[in-house]
Amino acid sequence: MSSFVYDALPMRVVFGSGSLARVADEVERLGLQRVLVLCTPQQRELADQVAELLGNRAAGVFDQARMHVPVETVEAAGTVAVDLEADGWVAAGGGSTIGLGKALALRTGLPVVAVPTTYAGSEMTPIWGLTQDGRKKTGRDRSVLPHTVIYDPDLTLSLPPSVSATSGLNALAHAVEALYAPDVSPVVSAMAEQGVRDLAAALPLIAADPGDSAARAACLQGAWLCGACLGSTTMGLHHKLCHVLGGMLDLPHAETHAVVLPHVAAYNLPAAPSAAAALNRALATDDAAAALAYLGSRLDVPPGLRDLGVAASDLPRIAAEVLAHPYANPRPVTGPDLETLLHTAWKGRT
Ligand SMILES: NC(=O)C1=CN([C@@H]2O[C@H](COP(=O)(O)OP(=O)(O)OC[C@H]3O[C@@H](n4cnc5c(N)ncnc54)[C@H](O)[C@@H]3O)[C@@H](O)[C@H]2O)C=CC1
Ligand SMILES: O=C(O)/C=C\C(=O)CC(=O)O
Repeated sequence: MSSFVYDALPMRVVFGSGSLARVADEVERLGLQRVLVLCTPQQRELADQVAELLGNRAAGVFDQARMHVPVETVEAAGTVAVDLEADGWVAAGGGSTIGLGKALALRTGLPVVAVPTTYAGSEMTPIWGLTQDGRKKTGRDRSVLPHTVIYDPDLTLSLPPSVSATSGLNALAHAVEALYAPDVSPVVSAMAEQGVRDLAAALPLIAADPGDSAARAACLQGAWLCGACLGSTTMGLHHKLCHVLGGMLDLPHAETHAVVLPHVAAYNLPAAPSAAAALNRALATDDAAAALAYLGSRLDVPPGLRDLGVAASDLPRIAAEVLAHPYANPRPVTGPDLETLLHTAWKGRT
């Protein structure tokens, strides 16, 4: 590649076991006096720990973050923040909680400190999502990019093996699509290849022993790299399919990515030789799509879309919506091709 554009995203990263202890210093560094700590109901204990570490810089905890960022949740959190005179957000959790922080940043311009506890990678992207009246909108805006990200692998030790697996494959999908994106660059390719290598090696170790600290650190580092790839490139067919499946059928985000990824890879990689070569190196294979499918089976991810509750009769309207608003893709997507791909993903591995 002789000419390219790489738009670097400004980001401070604090990485390492025990780094959560630095949250107060990081908030102080940004000049914030009263931050609202965000979490899901399931991660209240973590949020309380963060608030305790923040001491008088914590305005309070809002514990109602939900997947796909419903607009009502953003409004409720915004009201609490105004009442408490909050001047920033600490989002402690997975993509749902960080997504709430980003939606609040978009509305208020107040900065986010992200403390990721899954491998979704949202903390590395300027992509926001918001769901209103059953429709999810997404967009890109630099104002939602967290100012600081604290990656503490200790916080991922509690992530169940099944969620670790699907979340890790969600991260891998960012790297796969970045490698054949129209705006890929050598910097992104290097990050993507290393991210895939880290995650593919460490995810099976976590499946065998969720308490493996070294594997947890490797996965979080891989997720960081893959998230950064997503943040710097245009998404393709895989992300489009997952957005439509998630939005129209309310499917779980990470599981949908995990099921669909090998099928889109098998479709796209023959048309994207340098992406295929990078993935083959990272996965130590000569057939990256098959290696991704095998990784999913080793990690016990659900075999097919039908296992996520999709009916065969749903597939035509999914295909129609994907074709109506296509994303950039290395291989042209025709109706019959898409129907075959969706049907294969629906049936899944047998
Ligand atoms: N804007 C972006 O760039 C991106 C956004 N996303 C968005 O993120 C959302 C999905 O995020 P995910 O991280 O997949 O799921 P999530 O944030 O919904 O977490 C799944 C569940 O696991 C729990 N959990 C999280 N970390 C845990 C831990 N360490 N231990 C125990 N439980 C834990 C959560 O409380 C939640 O109940 C979707 O809405 C998706 O659209 C995902 C990737 C990129
Ligand atoms: O699909 C993904 O993993 C990446 C981006 C999003 O999920 C954007 C969003 O809907 O928040």
